[in-house]
Amino acid sequence: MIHARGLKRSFKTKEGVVEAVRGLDLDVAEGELVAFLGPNGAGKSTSVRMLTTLLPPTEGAASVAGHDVLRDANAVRRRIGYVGQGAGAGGYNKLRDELLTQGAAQRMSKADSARRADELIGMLELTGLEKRTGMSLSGGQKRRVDIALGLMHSPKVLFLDEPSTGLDPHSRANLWEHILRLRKSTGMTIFLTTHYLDEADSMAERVMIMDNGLVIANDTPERLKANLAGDRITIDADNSLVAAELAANLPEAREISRDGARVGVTVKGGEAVLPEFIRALDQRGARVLAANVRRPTLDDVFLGLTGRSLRETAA
Ligand SMILES: Nc1ncnc2c1ncn2[C@@H]1O[C@H](COP(=O)(O)OP(=O)(O)OP(=O)(O)O)[C@@H](O)[C@H]1O
Repeated sequence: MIHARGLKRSFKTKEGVVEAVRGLDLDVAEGELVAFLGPNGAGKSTSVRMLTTLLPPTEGAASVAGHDVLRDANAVRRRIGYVGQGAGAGGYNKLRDELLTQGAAQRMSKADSARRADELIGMLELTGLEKRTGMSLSGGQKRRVDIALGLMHSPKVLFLDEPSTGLDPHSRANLWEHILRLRKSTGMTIFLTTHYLDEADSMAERVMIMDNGLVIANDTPERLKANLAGDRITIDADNSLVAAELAANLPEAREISRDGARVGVTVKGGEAVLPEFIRALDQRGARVLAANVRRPTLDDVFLGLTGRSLRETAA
């Protein structure tokens, strides 16, 4: 549904040339929900703007819903919905009128527009707010109107650029429920950008981590965490020297640390390795006082890849 090869975009600025996207290869299948995760300035929005025909690439090629973004931009536009950062809703127009205007802009008939507007108002739980102006809505409601605006023409692919930025945690969770429900009922392909780790982790089937204009990892959140970060085992033992020695012998053990009675080690499949580790300690006569396995986060993945924390970078 979305394909890109060697997509690049640079900007000339007073300070010199900024290489915002330095070679993007991308394949998103129909019905997939894929997230671009990365710190500010990684090139996420620039990539999405190229895929949505808003910005011509400096180099490379891309097609969306079967049409080339450069040669066939209008055909792409008809088949996609795009909800940008800080998009549309928020003005003096009434919510339902806003949707009808969008329908007209998409050259839909009045009857089709009205039907679709009412359908989306129901789907996105905006019922009762039809006559409210954009500016009177809450942040979460505005974002849902933005999404409804992007969906008026029943696109095959929906691009969401940081859909939940600026929302409180409750509104974010609520927005996500709506997005997931929409996807379930329509089977739409959804491509989004985010710098919220938990959002990418729990919602996306596939996460592409972007940094400095390049995709540095591309897989399911589970596989990224298992392969690139690993589980962190910590153990308190009455003989931490023996514990550290045994930790080093665990399969694919790395990042072994010792601090007083506490020994830490990163392994794959921590839950299976921990009992093995405890048995080995037992056989050597070392007593385990406490044990813990911490599952990695996508931040651990980013840290492992770049040496920086995405959480700190985002903050
Ligand atoms: N029109 C422009 N002119 C000059 N530089 C630009 C322009 N648009 C983007 N950039 C630069 O390109 C780089 C990538 O920006 P982009 O907005 O794609 O990042 P992002 O990952 O979406 O970040 P954010 O999470 O902050 O939205 C940044 O260094 C940015 O300053």
